[in-house]
Amino acid sequence: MGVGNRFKKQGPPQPLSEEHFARLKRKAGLPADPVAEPTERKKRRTSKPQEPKSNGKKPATNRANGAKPVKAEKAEKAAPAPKANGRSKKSKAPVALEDVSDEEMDDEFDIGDLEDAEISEGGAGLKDDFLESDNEDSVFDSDEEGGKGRAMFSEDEDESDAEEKLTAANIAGLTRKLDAQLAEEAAEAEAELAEAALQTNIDGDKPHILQDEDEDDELSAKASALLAPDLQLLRTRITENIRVLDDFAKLSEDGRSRAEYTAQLIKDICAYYGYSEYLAEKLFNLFTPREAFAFFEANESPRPVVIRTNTLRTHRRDLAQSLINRGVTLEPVGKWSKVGLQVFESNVPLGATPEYLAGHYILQAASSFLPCMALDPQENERVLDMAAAPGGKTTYMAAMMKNTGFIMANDPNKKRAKGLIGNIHRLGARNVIVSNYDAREFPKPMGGFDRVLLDAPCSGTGVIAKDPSVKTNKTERDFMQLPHVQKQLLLAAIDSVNHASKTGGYVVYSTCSVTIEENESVVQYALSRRPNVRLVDSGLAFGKEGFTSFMGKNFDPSVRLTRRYYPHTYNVDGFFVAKFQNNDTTEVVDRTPITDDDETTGDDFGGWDDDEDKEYMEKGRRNAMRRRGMDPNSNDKKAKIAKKAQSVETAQGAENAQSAETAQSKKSPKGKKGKKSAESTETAQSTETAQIAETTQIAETAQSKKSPKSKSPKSKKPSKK
Ligand SMILES: C[S@@+](CC[C@H](N)C(=O)[O-])C[C@H]1O[C@@H](n2cnc3c(N)ncnc32)[C@H](O)[C@@H]1O
Repeated sequence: MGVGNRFKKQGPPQPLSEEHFARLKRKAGLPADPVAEPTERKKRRTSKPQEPKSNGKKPATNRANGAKPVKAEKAEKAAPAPKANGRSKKSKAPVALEDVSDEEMDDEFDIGDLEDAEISEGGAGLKDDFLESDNEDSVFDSDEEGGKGRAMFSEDEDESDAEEKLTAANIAGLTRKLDAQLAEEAAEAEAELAEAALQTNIDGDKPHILQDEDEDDELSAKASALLAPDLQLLRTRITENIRVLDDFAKLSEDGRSRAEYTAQLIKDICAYYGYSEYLAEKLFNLFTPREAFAFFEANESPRPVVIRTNTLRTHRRDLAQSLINRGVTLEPVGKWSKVGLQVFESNVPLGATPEYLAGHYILQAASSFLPCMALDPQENERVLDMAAAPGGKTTYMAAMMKNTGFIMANDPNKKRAKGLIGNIHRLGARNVIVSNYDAREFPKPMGGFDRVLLDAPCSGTGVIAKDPSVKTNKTERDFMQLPHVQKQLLLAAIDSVNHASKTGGYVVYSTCSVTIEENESVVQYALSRRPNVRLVDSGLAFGKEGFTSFMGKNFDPSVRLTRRYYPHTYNVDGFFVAKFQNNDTTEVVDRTPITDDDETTGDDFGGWDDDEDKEYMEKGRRNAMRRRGMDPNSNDKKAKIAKKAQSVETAQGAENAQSAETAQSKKSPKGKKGKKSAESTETAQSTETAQIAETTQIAETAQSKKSPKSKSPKSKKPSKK
């Protein structure tokens, strides 16, 4: 079936086999043809579920699983050549996207300019290096708990007879799907055979890819005459070129360099897939030539349609049952998510079902789940979603937090913010406040969050299948401007998190782009500018490691903790996720020695000015409070009340003290102090003092007698006794 994506799940990537459907049919009490089960599959089913393979390795194909349907396997043996089937795949959308409501399409699929850069997420089947389970797992979550025969919807649900009911209800749709799959595979096998036949003409020889100067090149001639290139010829040259680059020493022609072959390949990719040369080269450089080809191919076919169950309103099992009843063919997205459902076929518009209108689900690509899962917001926390519209992630986090705590969902684009508000209402998220700032202003409007999500505006190079305009409309300028904004936003995100949070202190940065400039470089910048944060494991079950070096540029080794997702490896949108923790628990202490003013002879800074210093300290205190999300004025009010109370006390104290003093001074005009005078003061207070001290004038006079120099108002201070 080549690099086909249609039936890959967004999780364990096994395609559905005939045997699988036969089993479902038997369960549903329908007649089923016996199907020879591949031996490897039998083995796998009895073996323990494997751990996810380490990321970074080239993921195994579905064939490696042994789960490939028999017919396709035969075809593959006959045609080992190029797997991809090019543009023919465009027609393979499992669900007609016209079914999706305009609003939802807007929400999830729009990629605009800098301000509008919509990073909608989509996703599909994950390859074998993620969660290995056999086909049964694609229907039943026989997962973590290890219970055999558990219902396919395992999330905190009762698991009674859900399996039977759902498989029976879904059987017709699944059978149709199988028929379509088989027909498709037959066609693909034929195409591959034809392609292989083409190749055998040159097999064994050194393929002639690069034209000599005096040679006529049909493709170049057509290109210069602005005629449509012969796509079949172009494709053959691409696959041959990749073959040469794979085994350059053996297959390259004499006197030709690798760079020449690569340049020709990029040129052909541009012509075949319609990319600007600038972008094609940028994307090509991320991979080996063969993998780059798979990436460009995958961008030609849509990712599977996925809906996310809104657990604030329903359970996944109940939602699935309702939609199946309406003629929707679906399956749980995979073991890695308890809320996703992959839709294969639908007789109804998914953006207009009663369940949709009641907020039981949202159309949300699988990759869009990942940043929320990485951030992992907890109940009762304070969370900031810095670039939130249209709210796919905000509402997911609200559900994860069970509508407790609070989420500040921010987006500066007012039009998009309306969509955000609409989704918040429809999905019943009650712990969300919407704001409208340029997020670079944070933490000024508010700070001190337990967790911050920055799903940054980006170029959208991961979602080309959704928005092919990216192929030509992104320029060098975009790849300078966008990273600049992304860096500013990430620093703002880090500064908005409360490092002392008892439960959190995390920031997740994500984009739906695969370029280094927008991902690893941004992360590296943040690490160098904010030494108080470090990268931590995202906790995501799958994904390739981030680059620690790229084209001569080295990044911090911890950047490998970031995760990359590609359409050709996991059948999800291209995506990037990085998780930071602000682990700065130590106060910043300025250890510069402070010397006495008098001793600093050359006091270039003019010594201390207590009043001025006070002003700065007050400013600092207010800023610190703001950063923690507290109202600096609240303390002012308290302070004022306390000050007032204190001054009242002080005044009273002063009055008493002065009266006492006055009395004393009358008794002992020389102002001698001592035990005796203290006693006499007490006595005096009760009698004469009360009358004498009634006028400040008298008190002052008395005091001036005692200390003639202190005639200033300060002399009203209580005298130290
Ligand atoms: C990838 S989209 C966000 C998608 C959203 N997180 C979701 O899951 O539905 C990026 C968002 O960034 C917003 N944006 C652009 N510039 C921004 C800025 N300076 N501050 C905050 N948000 C910005 C855009 O309006 C856009 O809605």
